[in-house]
Amino acid sequence: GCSSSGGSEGAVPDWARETEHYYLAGDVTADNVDKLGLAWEFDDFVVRGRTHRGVEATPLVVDGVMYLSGPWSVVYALDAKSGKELWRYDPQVDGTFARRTCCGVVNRGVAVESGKVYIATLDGYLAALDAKDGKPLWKVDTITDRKMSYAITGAPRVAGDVVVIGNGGAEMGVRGYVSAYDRKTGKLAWRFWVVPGDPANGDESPDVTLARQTWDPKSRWDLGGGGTAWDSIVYDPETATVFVGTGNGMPHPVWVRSPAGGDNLYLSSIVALDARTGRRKWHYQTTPADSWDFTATQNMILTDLEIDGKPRKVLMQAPKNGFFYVLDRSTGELLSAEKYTTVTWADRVDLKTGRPVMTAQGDYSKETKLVWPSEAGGHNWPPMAYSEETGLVYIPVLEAPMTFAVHPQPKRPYSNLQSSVAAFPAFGAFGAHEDAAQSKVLEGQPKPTFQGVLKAWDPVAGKTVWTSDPIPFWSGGAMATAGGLVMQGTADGFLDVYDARSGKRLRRVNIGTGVMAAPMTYTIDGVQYVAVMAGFGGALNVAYPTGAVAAERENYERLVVLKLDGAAIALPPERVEQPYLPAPAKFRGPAAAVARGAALYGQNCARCHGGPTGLGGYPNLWKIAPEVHDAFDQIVREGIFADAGMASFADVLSAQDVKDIHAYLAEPREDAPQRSGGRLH
Ligand SMILES: O=C(O)c1cc(C(=O)O)c2c(n1)C(=O)C(=O)c1cc(C(=O)O)[nH]c1-2
Ligand SMILES: [Ca+2]
Repeated sequence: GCSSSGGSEGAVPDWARETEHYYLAGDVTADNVDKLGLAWEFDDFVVRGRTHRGVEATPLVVDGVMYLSGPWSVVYALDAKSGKELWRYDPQVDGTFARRTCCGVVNRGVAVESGKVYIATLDGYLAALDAKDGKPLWKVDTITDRKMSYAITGAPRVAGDVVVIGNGGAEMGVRGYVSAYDRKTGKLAWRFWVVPGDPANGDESPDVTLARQTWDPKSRWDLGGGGTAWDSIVYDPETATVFVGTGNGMPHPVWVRSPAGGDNLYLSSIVALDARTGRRKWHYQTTPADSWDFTATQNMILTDLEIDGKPRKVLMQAPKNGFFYVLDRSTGELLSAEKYTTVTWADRVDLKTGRPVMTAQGDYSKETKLVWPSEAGGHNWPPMAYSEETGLVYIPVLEAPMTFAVHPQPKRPYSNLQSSVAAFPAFGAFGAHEDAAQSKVLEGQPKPTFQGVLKAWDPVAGKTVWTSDPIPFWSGGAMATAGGLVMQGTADGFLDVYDARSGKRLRRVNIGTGVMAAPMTYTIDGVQYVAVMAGFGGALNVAYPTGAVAAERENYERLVVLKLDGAAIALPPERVEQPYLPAPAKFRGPAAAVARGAALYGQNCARCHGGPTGLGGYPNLWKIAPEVHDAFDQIVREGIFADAGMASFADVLSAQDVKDIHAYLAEPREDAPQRSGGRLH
């Protein structure tokens, strides 16, 4: 077995090939999968009155105890046989950090090693807990500059004597890095900066100096450059190498970020680091000069493959940009790069140079373009899996293009959504970009879709072997088992079970809650259990689409554990529609104020709260109660709901601004919202 993979794990259990999301439990097979039923469920995730949020972690089971994390970086330890809670650790995350995330207050899991559980918190701390009782043994601040919008959603990774963690925030304006801490003491061992900083401050290492040669000296250093390692960090103990997947640039368009151009290393790259020193061994950049949020933070699988008759120790990744990469992980040599989904920004990857051959279609510097894949990627953070039995990789693929357009004047505080304005044509206009020229933009391009599929991919041949039927809207994390099965949760609330070889869908287990996280499986006392965390949200918390079960049933965090001959699974209650509540007339304003408020709402509020008819995980502001209207200014400028995730916006909104936003919300509407938004407890 190998070390450890994408996002959500960190220990090296003997029941799983960790980076592969391949599990050795094999009692559940095609012959008996129809008997899978409920073993137990745990749904007590809400801490201190905070609202329901997306769930993204893969649980870990060590010595009969299941360790997992939920929203707001809370850690839970449960008896893996009965589901009984043994302890929980609430790091009391600073609620204002919700504003610093692009995609919600999610957490992708813990690492477990030698009696310690490691958790990285949304507000930037790394803690080591005693696995017995959850008591913190040490806790360190990993953030170098708290004025920047850093936040952590990813899982830490144990790498020999250190534990490694990155951070997120490239959409908000940060400079990405990973830090390694001594496992026993929490002392900082090393730090690797993904992109150079302001040249006035000098370079931290020769690796930064090398990267600097690929940046315009007049880059937007004030905005941080991006390159955040927000998800996948894996470790190869054989060579003491840490592999880090790095994120997109900040601002998104390279011609704004680094006007004279250049590859902008180490953006959207796989970087191999010496676990003892943090120095770079090699790097491979998947998307030079990335302008599309094509992060390479997706999960990395370490395994052995036979290629051209030679055994190779490989690293495999399907980053957002739509190409599936196989690298020799000892040298960084590119072995293959083939399209695993529709790709229009590049024709192919030249194996000699390792570089993509770009198309005119990918260049949106002069005019709005439709580009495949979208900013959400051909594959996002939900882990792909590799079956040692079939030799196939199972990729949760997203099939959606996006129109990209440029906003000319980035300034702090800043969101990349202002520079490469997003519109998903097949989902409906999304955000501010509703272009009259949309039809022209779509002309001559593949017909837009907005769906997921599960693809079985032959990494040696570089080819798709089978593709599932379309899955509404999203594609959850995958797992492969020694029982010849592949399982994947869906946005419409099922755990789908496939025959790993043929792709035949054997079973849809109705969970009734949208699943994004990867399932896992383990055996205790001869019984195989299948565990999956359910709960829709993350980047999708802003708008639940038609077809997502979150639009039909109450969406809350659940851990559902199944076994053969288990019981029936109870579905969450159906959503109760709340009536449109016109705001008290005293908050209305003149037409000019309403228009101004609408623009300010679009810039500051819509990213979470969506539009008037929208339905998502955050409160719909057209449905707030009279007492919430009365407290509107205190909420927006004083931050009285900060603990629940609604930080103060006093730094960007004046009293008049808030009054105008309120006037916009108070306008009676013909298109009264049809459904309720997220609810407060
Ligand atoms: O560039 C970044 O720093 C960053 C961070 C994160 C994050 O921390 O969740 C996401 C992304 N980017 C991103 O591009 C993205 O598509 C995304 C989806 C999600 C999610 O949890 O659903 N997070 C993130
Ligand atoms: Ca990003």
